[in-house]
Amino acid sequence: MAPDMQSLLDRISAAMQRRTDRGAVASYIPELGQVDPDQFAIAVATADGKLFHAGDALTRFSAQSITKVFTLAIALGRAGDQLWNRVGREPSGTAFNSIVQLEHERGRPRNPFVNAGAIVTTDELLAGREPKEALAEILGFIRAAAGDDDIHINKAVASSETRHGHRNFALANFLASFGNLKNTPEKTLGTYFHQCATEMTTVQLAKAGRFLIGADKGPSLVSQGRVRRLNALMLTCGHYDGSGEFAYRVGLPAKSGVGGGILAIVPGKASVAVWSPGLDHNGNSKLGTEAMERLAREMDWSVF
Ligand SMILES: NC(=O)CC[C@H](N)C(=O)O
Repeated sequence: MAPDMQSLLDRISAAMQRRTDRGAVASYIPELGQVDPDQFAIAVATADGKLFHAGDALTRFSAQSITKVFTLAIALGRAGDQLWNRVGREPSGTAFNSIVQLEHERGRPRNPFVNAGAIVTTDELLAGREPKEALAEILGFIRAAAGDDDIHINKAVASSETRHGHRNFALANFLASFGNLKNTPEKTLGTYFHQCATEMTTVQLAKAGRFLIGADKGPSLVSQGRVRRLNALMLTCGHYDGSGEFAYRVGLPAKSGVGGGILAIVPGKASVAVWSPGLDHNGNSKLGTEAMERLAREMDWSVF
C-alpha cells in the first residue's frame, strides 16, 4: 500500500533539513548567490485535487529555467509545429549554457530547454510585440495554471542577470548571426531574463504543473497531445546533460532551474515540486533530486 503522503513528505523534508552536503548555490547571477542554502521544500498536487507540502514550501524562490516549460507551451500554442524549424528536440549532452554545439549545428539549438533553445522560444513568443505584452502573457499563463495570481517577476534578479549575462548575450548574438532570431538580441534577452526571474513558492509551482498531469486533470491550458510531448521533452532534455541520470534515478519527466527548483510530473497522478538551492555539477538541485528519487521510490512512481 502507498504510504501516507503527508507523513512521507515530512520524513523526506526532515532528512533533507539535516543534511550538510547541500551542493553549491548558483553565483553567476549575483542576486541568486545570496540565497540561504539551508532551505528545503517539497509539494505534491494530486490529480484528484489534494495538496500536500513540507519544509519551506511557502517561501518564494527564483523559478529560472523551469519557466521554459511554460513558455514552450505558449510558443507551441502560437506558432504550432513551425517552432521546430528553429529548434530541435534532441537531448544535448552539453551544459545548459554551452556555445560550442550551437556553432557546430549552425544556429539551430538542440532543444527548447538549453538556454539557446529557450532564447529562440522566447523570441518566437515575442512575435514583434513589446516585451511587456509577452511577459504579461507568460505570467498570465503561469497564474492560470497555478490558480493563483500572487506570482510575480523579481526585477532585481532580472537586472542582476542582465548585467552579468555575458554568455546568454553571446548565445543570442550567435543565433542572430545565423538568422535564427526575429527580434534584437537585447529585446529577446530582456524578455528571457525577466521570464527566468519569475518567483514562486514550492506549493505554487506544484499547482502550476497540474496542467501537465494529463488525463484532463487540472486547468486544461493545452491539448492532451501537447501535454504528452511536453512531458517527453522534459524527460529527455529537462535536466540538460544530467537528463539520463535523472531518468535513471527518478524515472519521471521533470524540469530543473538554477534557483534550485525541480518540477516533476507523474502522468495521470500528480505534479511535484521540490526546492533546495544547492546545485550539483550539472546545475540541477542536489537535494531536490535526492528527495524526488526517494519520493518516487516510496510511492512506486515511474513512467517505466
Ligand atoms: N538553468 C537555468 O536555470 C538557467 C537560467 C538562467 N536564467 C540562465 O539563462 O542562465
